[in-house]
Amino acid sequence: MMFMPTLTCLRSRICVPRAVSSSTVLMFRRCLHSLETAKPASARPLRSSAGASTGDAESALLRQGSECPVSRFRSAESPQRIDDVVAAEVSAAPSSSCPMEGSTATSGNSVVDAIRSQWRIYCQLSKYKLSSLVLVSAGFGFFSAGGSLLSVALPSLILGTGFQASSANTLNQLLEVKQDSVMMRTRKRPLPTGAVSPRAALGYAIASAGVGSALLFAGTNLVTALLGVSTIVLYAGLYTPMKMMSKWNTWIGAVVGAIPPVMGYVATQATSADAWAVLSTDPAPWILGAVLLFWQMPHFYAISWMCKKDYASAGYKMISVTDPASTGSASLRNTLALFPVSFAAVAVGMCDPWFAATSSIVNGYYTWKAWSFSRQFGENAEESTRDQAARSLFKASIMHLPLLLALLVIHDNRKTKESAKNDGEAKDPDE
Ligand SMILES: CC(C)=CCC/C(C)=C/CC/C(C)=C/COP(=O)(O)OP(=O)(O)O
Repeated sequence: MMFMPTLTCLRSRICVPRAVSSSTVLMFRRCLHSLETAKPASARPLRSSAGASTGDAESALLRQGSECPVSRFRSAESPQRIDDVVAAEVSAAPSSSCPMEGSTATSGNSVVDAIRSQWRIYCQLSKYKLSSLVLVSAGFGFFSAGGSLLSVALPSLILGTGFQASSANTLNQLLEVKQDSVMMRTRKRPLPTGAVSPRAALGYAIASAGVGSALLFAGTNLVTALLGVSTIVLYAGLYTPMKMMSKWNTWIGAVVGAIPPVMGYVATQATSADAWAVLSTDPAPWILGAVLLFWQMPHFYAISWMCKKDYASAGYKMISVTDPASTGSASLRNTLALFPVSFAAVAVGMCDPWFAATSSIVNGYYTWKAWSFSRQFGENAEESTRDQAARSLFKASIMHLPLLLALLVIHDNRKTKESAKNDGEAKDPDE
């Protein structure tokens, strides 16, 4: 049975998700009520900031070269004690090494300052860095399917997907105000600080979803628009509440991140019938989606390890919190899955045979980093090397995706075949 999220407002006037079947409208109404009566977290003292949303957290992690929020484990532990160590970390006060998002407060009082401040608030609600990555992956799908730079579908895809992603990210923050207020990384987001009201954020989310879907429908096709709507539902309606329930949430999150390149791919089709035909006959969009899916898993697992204390303090059931000992092996399994996915790209004629070799080099490097991480859960592993291996896997993930996508472009067999065909026709038009 599928879980439908709803929110129960506790006596503490805080919304927490639980798994019952109920309407999403009811969920938001209850949440709005509780949030509006709750005291904003801005009243609490906040520390200095360095990032915003997952995207900002990632940049901050790279900059700092440090674990997300977590002080290092105190000493080497035997593998049997990993859970104990995490539990001990959870109970300890969070350290200041966690990347945090910037304040939305402004110092000036001019109209320009006010507009700038509002702009920043809505950028933060949209998680603009994460949304930009979503747009890049949708654009990649579009060009991979042979989409033209001059096509009207391209601006529709970019703007439509951007609005939909903004909507999904705002709904996610509306549902996580309590958790975001607790986590060092997210406590300065506009909703926890009270910089924006839940009602305004909800209005923004609904308007963005409407505008984005209309743009996609008008400029591309219905299938692309519906894929985007399903992504919003999956992210806000399933992934977000599942973070509080099960370590399997990461799979749903990875599916969410895998859909935008598929949207880009089918956005090249003028009609819904053609888009549907592409989805049901062409393996290429599925392969692109699978690349994104299996790339994200070790990426998120590494982040989950680096941020385990922050996640635990907010009550998130990330793998690093509920099943820490399997974080390494789960990362390794998913990097290994990238090999058959890459070979499939050759097998279906999407890429030339050299892609099997070149992709194996970059997939091999990513796998090696995941393997190194998984080895740190063995008998003689030390906490410091385990944390270091997680950071190293995270950095490898940042390098891996652009490299693999570049190789997909370099080895694109369909473009080579197409130009060979065009050359042949140009030489002998009567044939
Ligand atoms: C077309 C469309 C609607 C695209 C949306 C794509 C999208 C929102 C991808 C996000 C993927 C993801 C799991 C992010 C982490 O969220 P998180 O909640 O773990 O991050 P947080 O801790 O920073 O809040």
